[in-house]
Amino acid sequence: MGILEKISEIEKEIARTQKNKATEYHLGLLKAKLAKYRAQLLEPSKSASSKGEGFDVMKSGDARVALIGFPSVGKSTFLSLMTSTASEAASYEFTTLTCIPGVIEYKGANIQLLDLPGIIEGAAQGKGRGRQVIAVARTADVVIMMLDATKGEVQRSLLEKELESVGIRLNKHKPNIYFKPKKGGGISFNSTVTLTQCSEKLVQLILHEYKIFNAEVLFREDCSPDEFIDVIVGNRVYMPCLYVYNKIDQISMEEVDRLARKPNSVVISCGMKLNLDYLLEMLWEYLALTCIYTKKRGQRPDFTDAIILRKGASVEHVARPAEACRQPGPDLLLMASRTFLVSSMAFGPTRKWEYQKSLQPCTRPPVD
Ligand SMILES: Nc1nc2c(ncn2[C@@H]2O[C@H](COP(=O)(O)OP(=O)(O)OP(=O)(O)O)[C@@H](O)[C@H]2O)c(=O)[nH]1
Ligand SMILES: [K+]
Ligand SMILES: [Mg+2]
Repeated sequence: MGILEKISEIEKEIARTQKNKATEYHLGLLKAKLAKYRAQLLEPSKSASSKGEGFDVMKSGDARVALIGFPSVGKSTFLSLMTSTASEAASYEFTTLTCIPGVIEYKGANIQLLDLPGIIEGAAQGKGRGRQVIAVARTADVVIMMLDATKGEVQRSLLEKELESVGIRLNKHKPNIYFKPKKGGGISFNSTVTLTQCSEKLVQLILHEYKIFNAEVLFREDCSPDEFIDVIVGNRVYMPCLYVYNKIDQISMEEVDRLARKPNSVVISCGMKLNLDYLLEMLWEYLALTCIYTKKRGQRPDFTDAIILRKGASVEHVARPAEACRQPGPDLLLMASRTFLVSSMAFGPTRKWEYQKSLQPCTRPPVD
């Protein structure tokens, strides 16, 4: 019997077994078996053709969010709730075997949400489909690490370790170190701040370890040796991460309170649809997108249709083309997802940077 057949046999047996105290153990065993077979399905196959199968989802929309977590924490339930895509959810582990994309429409932006197979310890070394899952996570703008609120903190630190080990840095910024390998001249070391974790000697030792004997190094920040190594190695991904504790319907109020106070954390229940709006707000903040709503003179802006700018881009990127063709630009209304909305303003060749002056914080969309 092939694995798929075995799986379907077990699924049938689970379906016909009545759920009660007497069958509890038997059902548990069946689910464990089911999870085992499904995990086998996830084992990386030797044939090259199946490499990354189902994982090559086209990037679409304005931003991408990846759902990372242990099996059965509720990732698929979440995707089905937040998007119009249905992703199979069930009480056994490894229900999801590929990458399933959905779209969240929020404030005029399309956010691609990716449901992924559960990952486990050793994922980075290729256990299960861990490697593919992590490869997808690297392409995201924000990672949602979904956790089961009824399980301990160990899941969180295990996952963090897995992601760390493949160069993903969560909620950290790129170390402010200037580093430039040279052809000759030895190592020139400087710092603009007092260093408490690194010294010139240590920096040299580390560089020699990487067989670098000529380079310019300037610490602009009190970085650790690990952070310096990240800069030398390069290829690191610095990514915002939201820790989402699901299934809070199963834990005490005190515990909910404790989890909710952790940094970068949100507590939710997909089962009872609790706190999902707040999670969306947080996600929006972490994505740090900027929306620009255009409007015609004398008319109200259409808040359902926005030009979305990524972090770091500015309204000038949109305004410039109009300026270049020497036509009056559109009237723009700028709204940053972070903290402020600004009043409407006009662009044109003669008043090109006027919007910079009119930036002012307010809490709701301005009315003409
Ligand atoms: N009590 C409770 N159960 C939940 C909640 N959210 C999801 N579940 C249940 O948890 C189980 C697993 O849900 P899935 O959505 O399949 O979990 P997953 O993380 O996608 O699992 P894999 O695809 O196997 O990695 C299902 O039986 C869900 O009904 C919740 O908020 N509360
Ligand atoms: K599941
Ligand atoms: Mg799933």
